[in-house]
Amino acid sequence: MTAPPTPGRSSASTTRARTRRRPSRRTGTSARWRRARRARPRRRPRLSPRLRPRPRPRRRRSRRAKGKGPRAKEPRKTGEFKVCVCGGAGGIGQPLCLLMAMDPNVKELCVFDLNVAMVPAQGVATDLGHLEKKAAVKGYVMEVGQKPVDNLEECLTGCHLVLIPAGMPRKPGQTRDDLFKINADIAKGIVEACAKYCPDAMLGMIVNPVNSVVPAMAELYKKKGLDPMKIVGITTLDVVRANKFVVRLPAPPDRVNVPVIGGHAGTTILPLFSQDKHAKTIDAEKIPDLDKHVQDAGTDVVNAKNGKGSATLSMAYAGARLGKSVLAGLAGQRRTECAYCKSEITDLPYFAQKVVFGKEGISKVLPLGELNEYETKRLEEVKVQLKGEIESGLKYAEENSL
Ligand SMILES: NC(=O)c1ccc[n+]([C@@H]2O[C@H](COP(=O)([O-])OP(=O)(O)OC[C@H]3O[C@@H](n4cnc5c(N)ncnc54)[C@H](O)[C@@H]3O)[C@@H](O)[C@H]2O)c1
Ligand SMILES: O=C(O)C[C@H](O)C(=O)O
Repeated sequence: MTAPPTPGRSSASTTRARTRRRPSRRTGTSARWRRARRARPRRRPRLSPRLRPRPRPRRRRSRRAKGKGPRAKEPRKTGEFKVCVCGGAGGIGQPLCLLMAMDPNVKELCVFDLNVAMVPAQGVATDLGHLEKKAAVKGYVMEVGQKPVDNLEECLTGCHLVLIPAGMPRKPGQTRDDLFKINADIAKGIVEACAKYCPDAMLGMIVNPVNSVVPAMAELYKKKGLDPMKIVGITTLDVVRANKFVVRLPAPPDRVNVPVIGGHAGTTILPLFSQDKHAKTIDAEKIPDLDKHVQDAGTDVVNAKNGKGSATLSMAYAGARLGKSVLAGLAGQRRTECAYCKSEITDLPYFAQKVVFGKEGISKVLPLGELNEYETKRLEEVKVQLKGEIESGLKYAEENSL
């Protein structure tokens, strides 16, 4: 007789013996057999080849993990740009300076304002200078009545981007157009200094009325032999608002990107809801109200602030979005935004359109894309109002020079 299997011993023959010699119910199981059974390695049931688990594929190490490929190089280099915010101690200026000082592409930030600003520009600069960010922040103050061109050499020289919220905000009952004369003169003083000290910088005009101030300043630049495409009107707040207002859809706000074209006042603001994959699912009958909501949003803030100014915080957010896109472009990472500038995509010479920011500023103007029936009709309305507002700007440029 073969000896009962000994726990721990595992030759092929004993294993075979173990499986064969299971005592029958009748004879009962011996304690030794039970012990041996517990100790023996469990056999896996034989599976048909079809059901057998496939060997796990070896996980490929990415080029990055292997230390190869473009992404394995050092982290992307950030820009070393100089930025100035003119009107930097104002309602928009202060939060805009904060957001720009946090941009890793900013090496130097200049805060420029008048001596009558609600806070001295040096105070804003000292405050922001304590952020644990790379930007060095400096303040520049000018007395009311002085000329920026006589005072801003150090502030503007070497600037890559100048953001201009300097100017009067409107009060309830006023239109943006009502601000034209006073704000165009303020803008002209600053643009003249930019033409002299940083003619290659991109200029982002926030000051209202954007629809007229931008054509006026760009044509003055052209008259001076400079590139009018360096001057862009910041209409990003309209895009931000359109995105926010469609957010009731099941999509996070930063996944919505509604292009807004035309201009930045009343009916000239044309959101293209049909061009966003979430917004285009909205019922057609809801679009006119949504469109009007975006058009009137600035006035809603003016009324809600009840004579104490217009949008400042959301504008700073929007201005910084545009400003950061310009800097990203200059650093070689192209960004597409809507902006109001010289244009050839409609019969109007200035238009808020989709532009690509690259190493030289605006590197490309993109086509309008497909417009649905409602948007096509609205575009005609846009053109009527915008044409007149552009003409005011062109007239200003004819009557003035830098
Ligand atoms: N483009 C947009 O979407 C948009 C949105 C909101 C507001 N705005 C416009 O932005 C402008 C500023 O609005 P705000 O709420 O910041 O006004 P604000 O009065 O709070 O600030 C304006 C600042 O500009 C300064 N300033 C005036 N003249 C100057 C000059 N010659 N040089 C330097 N600084 C000068 C003032 O001292 C003040 O600090 C307004 O014209 C407003 O209509 C535009
Ligand atoms: O409405 C204004 O006067 C400010 C700005 O243009 C806005 O749209 O909020």
